[in-house]
Amino acid sequence: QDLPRVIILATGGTIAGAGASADRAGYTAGKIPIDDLIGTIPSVKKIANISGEQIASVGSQDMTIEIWKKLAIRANEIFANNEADAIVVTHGTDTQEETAYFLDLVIPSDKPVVLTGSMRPATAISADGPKNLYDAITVAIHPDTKGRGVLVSFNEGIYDAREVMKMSTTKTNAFDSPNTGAVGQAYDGRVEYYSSSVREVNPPKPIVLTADTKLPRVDIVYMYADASADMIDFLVSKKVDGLVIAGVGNGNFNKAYMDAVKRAVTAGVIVCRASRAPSGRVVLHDEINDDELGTIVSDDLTPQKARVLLMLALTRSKDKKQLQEAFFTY
Ligand SMILES: NC(=O)C[C@H](N)C(=O)O
Repeated sequence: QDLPRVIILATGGTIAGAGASADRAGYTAGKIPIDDLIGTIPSVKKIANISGEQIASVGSQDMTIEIWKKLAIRANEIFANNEADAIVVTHGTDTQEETAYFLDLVIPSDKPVVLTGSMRPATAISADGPKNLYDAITVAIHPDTKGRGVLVSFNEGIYDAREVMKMSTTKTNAFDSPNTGAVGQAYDGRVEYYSSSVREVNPPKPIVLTADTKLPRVDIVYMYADASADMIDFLVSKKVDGLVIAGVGNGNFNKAYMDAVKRAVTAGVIVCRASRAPSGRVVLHDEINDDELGTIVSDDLTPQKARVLLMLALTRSKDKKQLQEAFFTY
């Protein structure tokens, strides 16, 4: 009776995937309801009081801002009403890092929120979902997990939401944090931490999210050798609020992009330089003079996470100094 209370918010993904064959061929993500997934790990009843809620049933390539809002609002409600001691989110792996970072930025509670998923569908040989789900629950109820912000628990690794990235398209050790490595390990029902998040996990959050919050439109443009800047001009014509450039190296781009970025900035679009390189930071005023160009930098956030932060920060301010500060804070 005194067991910790965990609510699982399920969104679909391969962990809930089903197919006709024993491998991945032709499976569909998000088919199996959360109560059935909980049924695959009966021994979890000895360590926690578990209940599941189906928030969505999608492959995470179809994750939407609306589902993010639904998840976050329900998580904040659960903690505000003291309905649970911790939350586990089951989620596809393709965009898991974006959802994890989004939740990290909008859930002010210091209670644990742990995401997990799987690489093999539930119907495959050696499906990794049940073990990942069990581990995520052990992470969520561990006393040392409190105050660490949102985490991803996967293949026995524990990763900070801000740092984690999907590194493999098909392998079961799909996640890592290229800049920092894992913060801990879950194994044999045990949880050990090696380190903490590099950023303060609970600074005042960039925004207070409500059902009415409308997130501005921010898109990502990829840079490559001899790229034309048509995509940038097209997106500016679509009246985007922000653009993240997945630049080369230290957030660099060619002359065509440089001219198009100038046009975008003149049109009032906030342009953030990030990098397609998986690790390292994009620093101000290196080969590109951000003051002259009117750009900001992502620091060490990947383009997909820089987009999440820019969307949230833009709801609060359009001031470039403040937006840049957000990238150095969160
Ligand atoms: N392994 C997975 O979960 C991949 C799947 N496409 C998803 O993200 O939902």
